[in-house]
Amino acid sequence: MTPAARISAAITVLDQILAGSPAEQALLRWSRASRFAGSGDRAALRDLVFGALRQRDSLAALGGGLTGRGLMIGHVRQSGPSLDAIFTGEGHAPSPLTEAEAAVVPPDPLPDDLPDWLRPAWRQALGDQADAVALAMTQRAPVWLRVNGSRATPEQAAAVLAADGITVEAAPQLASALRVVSGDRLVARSSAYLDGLVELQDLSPQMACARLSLAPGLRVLDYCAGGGGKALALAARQPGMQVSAHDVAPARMADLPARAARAGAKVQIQTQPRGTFDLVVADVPCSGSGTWRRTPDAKWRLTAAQLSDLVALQARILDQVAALLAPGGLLAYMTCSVLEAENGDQVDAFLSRHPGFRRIDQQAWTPLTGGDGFFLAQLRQG
Ligand SMILES: C[S@@+](CC[C@H](N)C(=O)[O-])C[C@H]1O[C@@H](n2cnc3c(N)ncnc32)[C@H](O)[C@@H]1O
Repeated sequence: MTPAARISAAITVLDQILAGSPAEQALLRWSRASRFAGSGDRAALRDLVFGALRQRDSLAALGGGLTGRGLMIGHVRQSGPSLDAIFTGEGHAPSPLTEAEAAVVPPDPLPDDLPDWLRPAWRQALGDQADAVALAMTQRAPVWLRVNGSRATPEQAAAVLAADGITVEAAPQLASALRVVSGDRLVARSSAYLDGLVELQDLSPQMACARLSLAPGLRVLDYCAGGGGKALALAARQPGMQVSAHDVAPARMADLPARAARAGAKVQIQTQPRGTFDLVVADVPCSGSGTWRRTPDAKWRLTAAQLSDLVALQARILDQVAALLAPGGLLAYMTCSVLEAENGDQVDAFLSRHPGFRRIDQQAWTPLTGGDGFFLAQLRQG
């Protein structure tokens, strides 16, 4: 496909997303209907669509309207080449600009690409970093790997990745983390990944897991395990523990046994957690506001009502897990959100309902430190 044909395809897909279709579904529908497109075209289209959603409001302002066409005019105005080279109307290219489109005068400054209703909470949570974090959310997220220390050192993992065409660099923040510099689309097929030397995991949750004190024999429960990212990260750090995983929707843990086998880790699935635990990780469902670089359509779909439902669900989950802790046990509350309602305020409310717990550590990360927005509070019972 020519660059102009890719822009035409992005206009079609973006119009579907703006009409309410989830981004992944709209991209899949386009791929199925466009058998002529190669993997390079599909990847380029994905980049165009996700890039436009990250900067939805500023590109709409640059392009003269919140439509697929407006967003792509904004994108070409921002990044080039020239509008005349793309909007030619020839072949599969989009039609030439109208007089009104050509005469657009964008506002200065451009919009900050935050939903209006959320801006006050964003500013309250992030203070003088609010603008910088909003800007960071308009950029593509790096791909991070976690080196499985029981299989390889970071240097060994980097060498095996290099043989598969993937270049990585060490993270200054954490010895076991590698940032993918090139070849990110090859990771899931690489031998380093298939042999369990590395796992895909963002830097911030890796840093959160690294803050937890572990010891052989510890009974650990990952209560909202999903694909098991936290359970696997902890099992890799301290192989002598008894690690269990639970999720209210057990189907979400379907990949966990295969991931654990790849990593050589032992994780027991518990559909109904029994007994008590020394460490319970509650990586609760949240707005995902820390990960909007990866899921930019979620930024525009979230509503105030959904956020308050999530806050209520998080509080219920915290109350459930409080009962699963052994005396003196540790509750590690995690979200991939930057919003106070889901983070510090949620923990304050928990502590006022459960005076037997005390906060021993609290840490928040934003894209300004390299990974996604993420939050950890460690709450000790007794
Ligand atoms: C943020 S995701 C977890 C991601 C996962 N820990 C990982 O690292 O890949 C939240 C998970 O919580 C689960 N969940 C939602 N409500 C729950 C509840 N009441 N009890 C346990 N798990 C719940 C969801 O099914 C979802 O898989």
